[in-house]
Amino acid sequence: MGTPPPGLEGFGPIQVSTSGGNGMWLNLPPVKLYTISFIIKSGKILLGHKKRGFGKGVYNGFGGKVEPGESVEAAALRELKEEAGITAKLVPCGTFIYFHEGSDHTFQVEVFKADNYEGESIETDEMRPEWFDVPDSIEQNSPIPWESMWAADRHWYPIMLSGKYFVGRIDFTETMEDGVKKYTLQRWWFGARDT
Ligand SMILES: COc1nc(N)nc2c1ncn2[C@H]1C[C@H](O)[C@@H](COP(=O)(O)OP(=O)(O)OP(=O)(O)O)O1
Repeated sequence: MGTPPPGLEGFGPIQVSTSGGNGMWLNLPPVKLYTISFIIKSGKILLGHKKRGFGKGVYNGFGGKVEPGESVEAAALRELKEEAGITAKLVPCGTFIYFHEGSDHTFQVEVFKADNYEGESIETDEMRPEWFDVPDSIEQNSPIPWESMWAADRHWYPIMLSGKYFVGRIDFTETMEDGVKKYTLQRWWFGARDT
């Protein structure tokens, strides 16, 4: 049993699954809630290519901020409809906190999945949906486009795809290169539990 990093107290006993990077865990500012949702059906996963805003250019699940007064589940359903044009019976499958230097808040991302959906997935102003095969094991030749995704995704997708509930933390450092901010994955920790 690994000891979860700061910020993950209160999630109960979690079996460490993967961890890496080095350096000190960064000090966390207050948390803001976000969602991401995935449709995983018939050996394929639906991802969206983000067309604007935070995370532009990367593939991700469908999600966004939880609005004031909104439940996390309602936010997840709203974002899935807004970004992919579909509805689904979403079930929680993980939580991670993410912080990058320079941010005024820590992202707490509640992750959901569904094995079916209603409606037809469509390209929206924010996302272009695309189906990818789910590999038997997450290796270099995976059909999932890791190089066009958040750097930590390859560490927690396998736990999500295994059906276990996962909890994790991801820290990115910020550096300036030729006047442009660059974010580098510094440290991560993911654990799993059976439910
Ligand atoms: C490393 O951390 C992250 N990894 C992944 N895979 N996804 C992340 C990470 N940190 C945040 N996210 C997700 C959580 C949300 O789904 C989006 C960010 O939401 P966004 O800022 O686009 O929220 P909206 O409410 O849609 O914002 P606008 O309507 O203002 O565009 O990224």
